[in-house]
Amino acid sequence: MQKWSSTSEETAAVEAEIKGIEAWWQSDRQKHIKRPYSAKSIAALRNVGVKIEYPSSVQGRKLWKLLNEHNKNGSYEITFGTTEPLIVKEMAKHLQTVYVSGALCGLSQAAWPGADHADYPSDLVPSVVKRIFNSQLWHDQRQTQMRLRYSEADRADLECIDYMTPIVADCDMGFGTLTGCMKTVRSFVEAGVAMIHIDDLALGLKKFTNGEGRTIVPTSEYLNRLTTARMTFDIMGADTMLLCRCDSDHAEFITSVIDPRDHPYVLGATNPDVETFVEALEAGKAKGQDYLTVKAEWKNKATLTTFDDAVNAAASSEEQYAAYLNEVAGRIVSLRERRAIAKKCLDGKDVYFDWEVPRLPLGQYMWQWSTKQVIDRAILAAPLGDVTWSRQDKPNKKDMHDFHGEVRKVFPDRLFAFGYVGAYDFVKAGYSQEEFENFPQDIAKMGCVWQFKVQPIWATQGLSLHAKQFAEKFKKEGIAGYMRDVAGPSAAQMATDKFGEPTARGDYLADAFFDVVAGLEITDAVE
Ligand SMILES: C[C@](O)(C(=O)O)[C@H](CC(=O)O)C(=O)O
Repeated sequence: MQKWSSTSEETAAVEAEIKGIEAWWQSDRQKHIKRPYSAKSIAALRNVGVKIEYPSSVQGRKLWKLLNEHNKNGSYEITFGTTEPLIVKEMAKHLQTVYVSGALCGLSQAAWPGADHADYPSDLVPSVVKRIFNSQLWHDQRQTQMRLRYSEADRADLECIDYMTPIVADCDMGFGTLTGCMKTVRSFVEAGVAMIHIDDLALGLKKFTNGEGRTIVPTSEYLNRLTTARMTFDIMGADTMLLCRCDSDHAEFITSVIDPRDHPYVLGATNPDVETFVEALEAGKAKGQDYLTVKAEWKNKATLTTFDDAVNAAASSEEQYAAYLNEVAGRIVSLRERRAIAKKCLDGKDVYFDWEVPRLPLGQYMWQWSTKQVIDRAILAAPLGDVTWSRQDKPNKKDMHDFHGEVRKVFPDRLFAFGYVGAYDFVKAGYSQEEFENFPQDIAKMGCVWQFKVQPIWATQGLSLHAKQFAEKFKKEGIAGYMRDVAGPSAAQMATDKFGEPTARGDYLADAFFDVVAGLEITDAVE
């Protein structure tokens, strides 16, 4: 059977598809996004003539509206992570979103648990999203059924919860290859997610355990990941939101120096007599020294700096360095070109700088993070996504202010996320108790409209504490203690239907299915 009756019918269908995409990209939800490709290219990647509306689009638009309202009002949404649908149901009574964390999925949902290395199968987090989303649908459905057993007047006194809280989920580094990233993003959309975050961390090198900063990928690779996610949404016609997470804050390594935009921040040895870092590690190991000590000593010996700082040190006057800076300012200048400019400004002197010598056993280059670099990356990424987040290991007033302020100079209405990660100690970081308490409201004014709690993870700390306390008590007091302290208070706060049945179990939904099949009317039968 032929799909099209003629090629002209096919051409007309493709043209209509292109027009549809162009009109969609002008909608309020889409118009801030800048794509490096045309609607025509996307049409050519679509199932032309097969229109699927994904629930993820509905949830994406809902979240977009919610966050923009917060942005207008200077208010915010704050939430936390869980992988458990029954907890999401309770959260819906007070919170407007829910987070599905990769770290938590890796710890509690993977076949083999582990720390947060984003090393679990790529469909793990989407599968948790799917389970939560399905359960949201089910609770919404059973609530509809229960409510429609009452008259309109009686419904006014009944609990009526919006269970369809948009789900924000962790897409880590997009799971590697371009096609791998496309498949993962597609699984999230199919699962019903409202927003995913994608970061600039290096695949396979995510570690928080070794006392070092993280490894990031070149700017170009980060932008490719985000473009891949955007392209996948566009192919699917999905309004799913994209959160551009940037991990450059306090990063210590970068996988490659292929992108000249990164060159000003790569560290090189300026001591020509130093051995390579790998050689130093081997020698240190033979002497029984630990890795971090060897690294600190070697960095000192190598006099590691950025190329610009090496030029500054080699210049014989402030004027020479100023002339160099003047030539490299405000544009992308590769190391090769920087060397030539430096030589010219320093009267023919070569600046010794070697970024190969510091490379790690796994090949990474050493990296000098700075707020400016994080800002530069976030600004480049912003047009591909809907929300921006710079993941910070520690809260820092100046960085918070500079980062959000500078990004907003370029994108005045930018929406930001803020993750409470890394066991933040606000008081140690210089916040007064009052500033700490007002922190969520204060950063909302900078545009941080979606805030979420990750480390320490409530799902491990809070639930563990509760489970431990309950286990101890249950052993001591058994079912009598359970009835008194759990069943009793729980039943007292649980909504019930007019027959005294707890509404959340949804037995009436099952009954309703049977009744409808049996030809009974289920909306007014109990009036
Ligand atoms: C937000 C995060 O991606 C997560 O998986 O929850 C983690 C949290 C953490 O391990 O601190 C991250 O920040 O990478």
